[in-house]
Amino acid sequence: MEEIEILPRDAYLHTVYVSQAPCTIQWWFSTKRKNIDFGLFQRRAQSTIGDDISVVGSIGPAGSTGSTTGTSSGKRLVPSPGFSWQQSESDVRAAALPRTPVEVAAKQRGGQCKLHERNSVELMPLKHYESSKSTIKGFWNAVDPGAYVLYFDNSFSKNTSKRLSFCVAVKEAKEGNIKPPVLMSGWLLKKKRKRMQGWANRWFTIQGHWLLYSTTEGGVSRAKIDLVNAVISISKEDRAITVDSDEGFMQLRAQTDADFTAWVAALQMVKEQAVAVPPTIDAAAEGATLAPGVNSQPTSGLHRGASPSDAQAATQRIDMKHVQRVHASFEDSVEQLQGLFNETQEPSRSELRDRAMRYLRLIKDSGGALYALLASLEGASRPALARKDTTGSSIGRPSISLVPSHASWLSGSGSDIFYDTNEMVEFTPDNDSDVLPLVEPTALATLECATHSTSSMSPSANMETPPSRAGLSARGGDADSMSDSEDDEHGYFGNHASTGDSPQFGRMRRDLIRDPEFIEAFARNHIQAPLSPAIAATVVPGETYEGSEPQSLDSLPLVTLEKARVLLGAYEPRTTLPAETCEANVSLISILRKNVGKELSNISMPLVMNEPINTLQSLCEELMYSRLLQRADEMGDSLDRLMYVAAFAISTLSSKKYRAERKPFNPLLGETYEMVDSLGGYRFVSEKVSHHPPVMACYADSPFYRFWQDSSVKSKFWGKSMELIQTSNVNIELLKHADHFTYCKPSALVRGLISGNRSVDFTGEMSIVNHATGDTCSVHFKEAGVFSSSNDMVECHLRRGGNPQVERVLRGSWSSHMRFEKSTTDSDVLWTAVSLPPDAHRYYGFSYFAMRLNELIPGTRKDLPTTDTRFRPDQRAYEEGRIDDAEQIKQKLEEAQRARKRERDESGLQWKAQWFEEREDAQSPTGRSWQYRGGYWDARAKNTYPPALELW
Ligand SMILES: CC(C)CCC[C@@H](C)[C@H]1CC[C@H]2[C@@H]3CC=C4C[C@@H](O)CC[C@]4(C)[C@H]3CC[C@]12C
Repeated sequence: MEEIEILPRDAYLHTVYVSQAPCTIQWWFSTKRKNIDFGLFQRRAQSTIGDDISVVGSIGPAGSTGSTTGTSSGKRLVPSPGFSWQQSESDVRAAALPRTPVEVAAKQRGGQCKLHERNSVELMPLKHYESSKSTIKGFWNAVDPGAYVLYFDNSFSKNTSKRLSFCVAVKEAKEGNIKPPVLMSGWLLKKKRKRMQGWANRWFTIQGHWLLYSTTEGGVSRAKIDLVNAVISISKEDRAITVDSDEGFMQLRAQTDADFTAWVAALQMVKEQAVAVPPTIDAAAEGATLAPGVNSQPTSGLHRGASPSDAQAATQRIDMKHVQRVHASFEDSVEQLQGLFNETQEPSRSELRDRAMRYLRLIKDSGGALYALLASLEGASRPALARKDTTGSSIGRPSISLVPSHASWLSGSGSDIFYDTNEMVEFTPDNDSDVLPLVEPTALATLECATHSTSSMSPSANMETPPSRAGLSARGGDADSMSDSEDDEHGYFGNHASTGDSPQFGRMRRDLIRDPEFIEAFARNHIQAPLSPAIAATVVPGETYEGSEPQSLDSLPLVTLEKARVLLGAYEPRTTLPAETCEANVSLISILRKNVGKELSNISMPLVMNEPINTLQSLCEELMYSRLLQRADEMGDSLDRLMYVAAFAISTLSSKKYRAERKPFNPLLGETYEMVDSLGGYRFVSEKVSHHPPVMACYADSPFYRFWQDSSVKSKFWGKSMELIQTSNVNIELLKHADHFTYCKPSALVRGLISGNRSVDFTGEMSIVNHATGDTCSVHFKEAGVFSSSNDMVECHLRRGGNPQVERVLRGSWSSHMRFEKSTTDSDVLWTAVSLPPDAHRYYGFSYFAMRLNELIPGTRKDLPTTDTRFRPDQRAYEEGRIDDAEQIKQKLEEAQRARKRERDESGLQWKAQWFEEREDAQSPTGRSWQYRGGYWDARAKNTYPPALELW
């Protein structure tokens, strides 16, 4: 890595001489404090250093978003094992080009400075990059040999010099010319990722260390997987081969036993060769330079709220002493082994000895690389810890997991950490302006809820004075919003519910959405608007239910809601957790490796892998955007209702975005959880109804809808990823129209279990059906490509009644927003995710909503049954940061649970759930589902809970 100071009005040119083409030139750069322009040029003639120079391309205005010159491929390139550094390549010479007086003089001709050189060709025009915020990464596939100039331009700056750090690498484009030999090819069945779509026959080829497939023999490859880094699991009984790699996840099946054996043998061979021929990379030396977090700063990018490098650096603390000790003892043992092998003098064994030595060297190198990586991370984490996060949306990835090989950590660090020069257009904030104008996309969260609530808000409510005008444009700094509200004569909350969607209301709504202060206040529940106008109108006044007690309170959600509203009044829910995220210095590798192919629930995980809520509560978290259901119920057209239900179904997944690090607590059998959300206008109850397999059932109702599901999830570890497959339906009933919707939540693929960049991806198809009208909506989750992340893209196709024609299309992303595209120019935002609290990374990535889930509000203690999760002592201790206590209590509780099970087994008793029962259900994929038996809310109102087990 080089560091260079570029003076104001100056530029720095770095020339890379390519003698053997084709090849790929790769670069990474960042600047301290201010940003810089960057472009790529090629010198055609064999110009020598300091050659004559004349005008070519011009500098784009700062911040311009013009697309980059088309590269032969616009994809990101993850350093692969074949990757080699220019310094270690003999046939490629790269040298820093000293600035000649001619060039400097040229630069100094004021702001309109140009690259002067007759024989230069502009490959990538100069463009402004936010290089001080993150490391910019890019590449160019060079087809001709020659001199390539990386042009770092600071000539637009009048006073500020820039400190540039950069590195350049040249990678031979091996696959382009010499094709590695085909080891094996043939037909295999490949499981389609779309749910229940079965298996497709595909033509597979193993070429070198790559696995490729196509739909026809010799056809265009659909995917290319590097087998060296892939984890392959096999199952002989069903001839299944699972390939889990950084590039993709595939489940394959051979049609005959002979095929199966042949494929397994071929795969094994590739694996073995990969070990024998180590990847050509000087990882130990370069590791520190490339390691994430060394140069990168927190990103402020809208899409990429969290730069993993930053997040990691900010939250991980590596005990270097411990690392040193481990490394020393590791080296010690390797040396002893080497000595042992050296003593083997037998000539017949010499070949074996050589091989063993090669392996040992390889092991030692990886140890060194790992050590270098840890050291560099440690170095990077120190300053980062002190840095205050102001981006508001960046979320920590709290744990670090060690990674097993060069290859893994290289791809881990190469994939997500950097902004990409070649993909810059996608990430430039300006580009988002048409989608979500001023605030972070997530901040628009409660668009509907927020504005609904304000419409019913009395002028005397909490927020007496409207937020200042200045506040409106504070974050975005967009003049437009100012002028927009200029002619708003009605004052901030001048229009009440009755105005509905009048233009003024629309404007106010827009302004509110744009006002970060408003959004934050809303998210924190500082805005007092307990019930929507619709609820407010039908609310049962306090006396009614106290005076003449209705027969069954269970069927009257409003009563419970109103009671809670009165009881809690101005209670302010907490906005942080009692303790910050605990450290999790556990390496998952050892746990996971032993459990490939097993159920998640059967694997015992260290407590620190948990987040301080349990699965019963995370089911309730799915109701975070329940307003969408209320909205759906208000709609007259059935397709509108379906549309909002679809948006709701997708919104339930959004909270998983930054929560891939930890899993929820597993509740005890018989444990229950309730939530009376007077703000959201629903009540919710859930219970753990079966332990093996683990099943949680839940039921929520409101004056507008009913919502129930049982969460039975099958999970599998595949070595690098974990797959979670939902086996039951979610049910939603909209009361006004007697609609009944069902859908099955999509499968989740948790990737990066080992490399530490854990993420959740939803895959396949989800189909939402309204059984009352026959309307359907198919939701398609776009899978991430080989080089790109999918941006969590989702597309919905809505069809009316048995009509095969797609009538509506919704687009968006499951982690941030959904839109209904009415036409090419007009679209409605249906839902946007809330922006997370600014310190969310310190609190498990929780939203304000999630933080409330386990809050035990003193006044409600007596209303809760003893089985309520809020009383579970180990989870409470964990939440408060008393990890050791939590661990001890958890052991005790689980032992007691086992004892109860033994007792039941001995006396031949069956476990019976308290509030739910399993019934026949024609719509459920299994034919049965868990449904609410009723009675919980009655018992709660009268405080007559039936005697329950003492769980703790
Ligand atoms: C190895 C561990 C610690 C990694 C962290 C696991 C996290 C990311 C896992 C654990 C349990 C998982 C959830 C279990 C079940 C479902 C239902 C499914 O239809 C949608 C995904 C969803 C909601 C999963 C999302 C991811 C999840 C929250």
